[in-house]
Amino acid sequence: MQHTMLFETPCGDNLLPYEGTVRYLGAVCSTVEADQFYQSLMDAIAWQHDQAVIYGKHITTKRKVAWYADRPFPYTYSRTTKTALPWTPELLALKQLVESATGATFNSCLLNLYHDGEEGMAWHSDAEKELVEGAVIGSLSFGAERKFSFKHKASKETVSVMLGHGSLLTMEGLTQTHWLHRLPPTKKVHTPRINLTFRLMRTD
Ligand SMILES: O=C(O)CCC(=O)C(=O)O
Ligand SMILES: [Fe+2]
Repeated sequence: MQHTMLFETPCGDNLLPYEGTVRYLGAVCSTVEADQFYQSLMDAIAWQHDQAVIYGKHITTKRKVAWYADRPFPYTYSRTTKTALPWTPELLALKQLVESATGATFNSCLLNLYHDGEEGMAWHSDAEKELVEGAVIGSLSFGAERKFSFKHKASKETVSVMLGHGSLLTMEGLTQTHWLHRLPPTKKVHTPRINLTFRLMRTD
């Protein structure tokens, strides 16, 4: 049976000038709902300091992370391996929200908690071998508004966007191949931000 696809196609314009697609869809829930999601994620997620190996050194980041998925997938990045926890009802609700807003499907979610503007994330691509190449990544933000930046690997051209409370951004297609992204640290923000990136892991 055919049905009309309402809200199922990303409507934000592509922010990238070439070799990738990034869409900022803005708020996908009301401020009141966003406040509730922020508080319950803060309270109920199994937040842990991230362990990483950078230039051969073991470090513990101030930023906290958590990793949830359909199955206990192992996931390696920054040369450390984590095992996914099972979805909480709230994460499943957010996954469905992002799926209906994007028309994509996801089987995992990486969460980041930045306590204030001094915490950020350095330039990188989400191009781990466990991820389905080119699949949509849906990035939900709650709490403090923060700047998010892209830099083309060859031309070094940069593009930035502000990510608001309850907002959704997508990265698709060639974005991870040709562009880096980062969350720059800032002295202007003194409150926390929670980010959820919904992803599609390879299951083969
Ligand atoms: O905090 C963000 O908005 C981005 C996080 C990110 O790039 C990642 O988890 O790979
Ligand atoms: Fe990323």
